[in-house]
Order: sequence, then C-alpha cells, then structure tokens
Amino acid sequence: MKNGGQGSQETAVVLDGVCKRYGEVRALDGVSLTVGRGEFFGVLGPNGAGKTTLVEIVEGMRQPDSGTVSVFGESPWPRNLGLMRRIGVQTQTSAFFTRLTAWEHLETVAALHGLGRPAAHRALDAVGLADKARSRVDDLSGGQRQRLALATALVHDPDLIFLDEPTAALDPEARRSLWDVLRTLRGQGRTIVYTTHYLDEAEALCDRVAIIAAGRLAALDTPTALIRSLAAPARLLVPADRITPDQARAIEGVDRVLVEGGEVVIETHAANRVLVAVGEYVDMDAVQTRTATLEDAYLRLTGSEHAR
Ligand SMILES: Nc1ncnc2c1ncn2[C@@H]1O[C@H](COP(=O)(O)OP(=O)(O)OP(=O)(O)O)[C@@H](O)[C@H]1O
Repeated sequence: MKNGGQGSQETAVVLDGVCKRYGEVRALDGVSLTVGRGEFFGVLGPNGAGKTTLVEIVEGMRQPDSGTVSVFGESPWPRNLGLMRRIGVQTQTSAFFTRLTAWEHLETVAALHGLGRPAAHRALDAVGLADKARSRVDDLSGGQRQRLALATALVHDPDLIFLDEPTAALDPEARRSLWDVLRTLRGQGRTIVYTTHYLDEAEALCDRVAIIAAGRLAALDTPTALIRSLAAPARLLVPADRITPDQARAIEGVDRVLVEGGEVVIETHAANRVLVAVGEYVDMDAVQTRTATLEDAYLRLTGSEHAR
C-alpha cells in the first residue's frame, strides 16, 4: 500500500473557493472539494464545464485567481518540484517516443526521472503489457497504447495519478480490460483523479464523483448516493396487451404511467412492491426493468445534452 508522507493523513487534495477566469469566461467559480487518500475520484461535466482547468490547477500547471489548493498538505503553485515527484499525469498517447519499443519508451521515461530499469519493469507489469515490451509503440493497438500511457504515469511510483479520459476511443473490450488495470491501481492505495465523459465508467470505477457544470460544483457524492438523492425513478416496461394504463395507475406506489410504442411504462420509486402487483397481470419474464443510472442523475444536474 502507498502511504502518507507529509500533511494530513486522510486527504490528498483540498480545494477551497477556487476561482479562475479567462477574460469574461468564469471557468471555475468558487469550487471547494476534498479528495481522500486512496480514493478513486471522478470528475464529470459537459464540455467546457471547467474540468481541465480544475485538474490543471491541482497539478500545479495553472494558478487560481483566488481560493486555495493543497496537495498532500502543500501548495502546488508556484511549481512545487517536491510535489511533482509524487504526482503522475497520464500523457496523451501522441507524446510517445513512437520509434522506440514499449520497453525502450518506458526505460527512457524512467531515465528522465533519474530511475533505472526496475522502475520501467514495474510500470510495464502494472499495466499488463509485459508481453508487448518488444513491440514498437507504432505497432500497439489503441488499448495497448492507453496502457502504455498509464505505465508512463506510473514509472516514478506516484501517490496521486491524474487520468484524462483514458478509455476514449477504445472498443468495449479494450475499455473493460483497461478498467481491470485501473481497479488494480486503486487496490494499491493510490489516489486517482479521473476525468471522464463516460457515466457507466464513473459508476463502475469511482468511489465518489464530482459533477462540474458551468464552473461550479453541481454535486459531489458516491455514484449510488447521487442516483438515490436525485430520486430518479425505476421504470418497468410491460407489453401493452397485458395491462392497461388505468390498471397500472391503480397500483399502489406507481408515480406515473406512459405508453411508449407497444409498452406500458410504469415509473415508480417502489420497484419491488410494484413488480409484485404487476405480477397479477403478467408473467414476470415479460417485464423489463430499467433502474436509474448515473446518467439520469447527471442529466438532471447539468441539464445537459452532452452525456454520451
Ligand atoms: N486558455 C484559455 N483561454 C480562454 N478560455 C479558456 C482557456 N481554457 C479554457 N477556456 C474556457 O474555459 C471554460 C472551461 O474550460 P475547460 O477546458 O476547463 O473545460 P472542460 O470541462 O475541461 O471541457 P472539455 O470537456 O471540453 O475538455 C470553457 O468555456 C473554455 O472555453
């Protein structure tokens, strides 16, 4: 397990009232939040919400106009070299030494950190890419390149890692396999700050999720609590020839009934109870259940059409 170091033992990142403007644009407008040590922390929001600005301020690459930021108890600005050694930033895959093999690339990155071959080996193993060590970077698949990008951020064994949409443009299988790598990293007690547009990913991986909208913190909670607090209803889909809308409306616990295509859609916050009652009319196998997802919560909060 990674452990503490200087500063508070419980927190990795603390932002208090952070503001940043670019001319007339308020990119961040008074954001306060805390990321715990060992936490897998998601940052979500529509395009232009302020996510990159937020992450760059925490990384020490930008200065906030006002408010305070602390990372492991220290200020990342002005550039704090001691802190940078504890931070890993996933580079874009375009920043690779493309003519080298995966191994040579990592060995080079390790050397730039003043580290030797064991560091490169450890990083390659951590992302499950050891069998591709001798492949040229150019010849790696998209998923393998993202693993290499992750390994590049891990070479110096950082306590805090920033990942910016690492699964963008990957096929579903490569995405899932990268999730496994990310879960392993979380299991090692590192703190991970993770920017993504994929809500299913945030739900599957993140301990907590901050939703940023128009430079403000719109919500911050566990994915489960976010879904619950926004009280998005479950939807039961019943073939329309089995139950009439009036019969559905008469069931206790039903909030709303709609007819969509050939189905009666029953919205409820008491799915189990309503399912039992629906069972009086129709065989359970014919009923489809759609529970609320983080996407529902996200769309309500941001009023956004940008969720993918
Ligand atoms: N260097 C800059 N100069 C001027 N305006 C900027 C600059 N960087 C960002 N902005 C503006 O600040 C706002 C927040 O941008 P930011 O890149 O932080 O959002 P984001 O949530 O990361 O967006 P995306 O999901 O599209 O990457 C946007 O309106 C953007 O146009």
